[in-house]
Amino acid sequence: MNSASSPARPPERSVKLAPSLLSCDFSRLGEELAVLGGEGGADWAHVDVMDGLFVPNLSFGLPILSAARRVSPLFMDVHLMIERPERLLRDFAGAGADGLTVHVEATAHIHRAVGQIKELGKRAGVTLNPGTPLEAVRPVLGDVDLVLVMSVNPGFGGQRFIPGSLERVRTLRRWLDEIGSAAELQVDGGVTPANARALADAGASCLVAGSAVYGPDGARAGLARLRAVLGEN
Ligand SMILES: O=C(CO)[C@H](O)[C@H](O)COP(=O)(O)O
Ligand SMILES: [Co+2]
Repeated sequence: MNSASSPARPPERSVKLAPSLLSCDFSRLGEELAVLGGEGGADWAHVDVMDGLFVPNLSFGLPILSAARRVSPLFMDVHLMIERPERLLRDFAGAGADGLTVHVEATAHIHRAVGQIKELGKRAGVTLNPGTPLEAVRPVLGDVDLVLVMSVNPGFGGQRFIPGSLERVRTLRRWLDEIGSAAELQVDGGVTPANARALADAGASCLVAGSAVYGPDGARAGLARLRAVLGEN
């Protein structure tokens, strides 16, 4: 079992990178996905779905996910920032999601939502806002394939990382290790080369990054900068 003071994961274990398509050029979605799927590309594509209710912003939904699925074999990691996600899990699974992550604040029945995702044959993820106590996800830690620590208040790309998130990653790493869970521990929001190494050392196994990947020199360069600090060039 890892303690908070020792490195939470063996250094040789690689960290997945999941660029958030929210920051890509939607007019060139196919090309953007080809870059992510090519050499020096991404492990997963992170798909941010916002409903204008759970979060104060709208992004995109089923047609964009279907289009991405048609042109890319990448793992589609769908982050549902929507109220009562149970209503739409089947539709997102049908549109090509490989993993579906739901917010614990968005449903009164998190066990049921996680069970439904698994029944659909998809990887089930649970996430929580920065202001939600970690205890809210503890009852389902043994049931999920992924736990996502939101390190910004969800709804927008390009926000600053909330520093207290690092300790939340450490705690969740410890809890997952204590129950022998191999679930992915993902972090989303304000991830940059300045904090990626610390997040990996805290026990994160998958980093989502939007604005840090889609800089002026393109996604491949952004991914290379993150891999460099992770020692995985
Ligand atoms: O879920 C999200 C926002 O709610 C996005 O995945 C996240 O903001 C990524 O963008 P950035 O790396 O620029 O913060
Ligand atoms: Co996201």
